[in-house]
Amino acid sequence: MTGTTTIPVTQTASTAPAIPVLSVEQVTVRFAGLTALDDVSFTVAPGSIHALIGPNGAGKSTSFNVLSGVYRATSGTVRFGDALLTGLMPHRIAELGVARTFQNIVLTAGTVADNLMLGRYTLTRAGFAATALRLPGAVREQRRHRERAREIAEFVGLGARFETPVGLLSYGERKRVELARALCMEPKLLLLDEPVAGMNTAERKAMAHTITAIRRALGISILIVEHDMGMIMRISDEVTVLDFGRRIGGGTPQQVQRDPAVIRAYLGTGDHAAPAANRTTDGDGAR
Ligand SMILES: Nc1ncnc2c1ncn2[C@@H]1O[C@H](COP(=O)(O)OP(=O)(O)OP(=O)(O)O)[C@@H](O)[C@H]1O
Repeated sequence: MTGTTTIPVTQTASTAPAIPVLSVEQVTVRFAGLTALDDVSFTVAPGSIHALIGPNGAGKSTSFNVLSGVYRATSGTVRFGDALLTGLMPHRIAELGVARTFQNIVLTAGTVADNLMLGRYTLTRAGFAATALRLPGAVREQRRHRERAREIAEFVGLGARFETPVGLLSYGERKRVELARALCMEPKLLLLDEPVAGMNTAERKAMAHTITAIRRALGISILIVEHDMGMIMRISDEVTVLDFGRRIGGGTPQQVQRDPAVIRAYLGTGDHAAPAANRTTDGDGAR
């Protein structure tokens, strides 16, 4: 991570688009005989960092898959401001300003720049033919997108790696490329799927710093699924807790850590301490 703390935004705060509320309303998802999500509701306030936590199999990934259009809800709705997301294809949801990172990185080809330019695709106006023929308008547009991609790379600490093939990057750096690719879509809502999974303590700390810096610089909403309880409790404004597909609790990090239902879900009994700030359900905590 570089010392940079703001992404030089191309829009000023006064012209930046308003960030809509995300409302998940009574969403149920069933797979043959199994209810992965059962009547789940929660809202993500504009500009907040909201965590979705729960033990393995609780329904966190299923929630992300519904929000990003990969799965269809059996019933219930997801709204992003006035837009109804349920039933939309993933690319339409992305166009509405919802970008997602993936838990398992699949980046292997191209340079960092190439991968970030993929993130600019939904924002590109010039058609395929104009770009392929290198018409002046298309060339100018590509140059603008590349400059913005470079700014974002610098913000996430990859400025020096912009022209490097992703295959040569460390695991932690590739996780950052994945984050930067999502940021290149200029999202209003960023869905982060286990952004520190597999990272060492230093990398986790740096990533937590980057996530809070993104919110500060862009004012966007961030919904994060992560097993690292230490990080979640430190950076989240609000936490929603799932267990066996149901919403069993929610509130500020302090509230959920004291909630007996949440303690039971994590520890199997209500008589123990709350999910400690350095506890994870998978992997180590970052302190
Ligand atoms: N495509 C699918 N087909 C059938 N069952 C599924 C499918 N996707 C998820 N499930 C089931 O739904 C339940 C919730 O899974 P999900 O992956 O959402 O949990 P999770 O909270 O993300 O767990 P983890 O922390 O282990 O990633 C699990 O029982 C899982 O096996």
